[in-house]
Amino acid sequence: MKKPCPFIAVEGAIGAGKTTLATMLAERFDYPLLKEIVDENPFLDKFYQNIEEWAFQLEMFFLCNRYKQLEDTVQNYVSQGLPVVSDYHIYKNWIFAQRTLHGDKREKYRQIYHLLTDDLPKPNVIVYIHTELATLLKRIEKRGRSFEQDIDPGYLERLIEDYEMAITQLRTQEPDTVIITIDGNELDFVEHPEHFEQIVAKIKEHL
Ligand SMILES: Nc1ncnc2c1ncn2[C@@H]1O[C@H](COP(=O)(O)OP(=O)(O)OP(=O)(O)O)[C@@H](O)[C@H]1O
Ligand SMILES: Nc1nc(=O)c2ncn([C@H]3C[C@H](O)[C@@H](CO)O3)c2[nH]1
Repeated sequence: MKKPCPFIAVEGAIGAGKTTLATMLAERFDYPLLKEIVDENPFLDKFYQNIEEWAFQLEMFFLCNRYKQLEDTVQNYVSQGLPVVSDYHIYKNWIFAQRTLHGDKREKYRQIYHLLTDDLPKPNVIVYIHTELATLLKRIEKRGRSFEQDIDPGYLERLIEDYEMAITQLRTQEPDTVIITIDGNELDFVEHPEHFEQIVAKIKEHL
């Protein structure tokens, strides 16, 4: 059977190395790169200062932005049979929203999330970078975004668990999606070219 055209999403918790790896993969495979825009997000700074107060605005902002980006990606690449690599999967909206929203607001968000995303094509390959807390904290510090420097390690720890659960669920709910797990603590694709080659080889098995 003919394999579908690659629509690859790189996923993992905050600072796992998604953008870094997605950029390297796009270059290696010569695929267009779909990259999240962080600098123009007006709510992130406020959100990290007061999560309860700003969560709904922030989650809606991410959802609307990603919806627009995904719509464009489908139109420009996926529906034309062209490959693409992205530094996120739309499902991450729901992973974060379940962590940051509660009660009424979560339910409202859930309905809007499904309404917007259920009928959109999803990535057929997910490269999931699993990374432990200490590594994430180091990377966040190294990257040095001011608004992330006081991030609660407890929040990160819970997100790591949320991602683990979400990936397990996706494996059952979407058995046709290829999920490649990378050990982000052991495999350092930035410092060690041979680690990057291992990841490329794993992905190639599924293309
Ligand atoms: N394997 C690695 N080894 C060392 N440093 C890394 C590695 N991967 C990423 N980094 C560094 O860690 C920081 C975070 O990486 P990156 O921005 O790619 O993470 P991300 O998962 O896209 O983050 P976010 O969740 O905020 O979008 C950057 O400074 C990057 O250069
Ligand atoms: N709450 C929340 N919901 C999301 O969908 C989401 N996506 C990314 N982020 C945070 C992580 C980095 O700090 C920064 C850049 O990725 O933004 C999110 N935060």
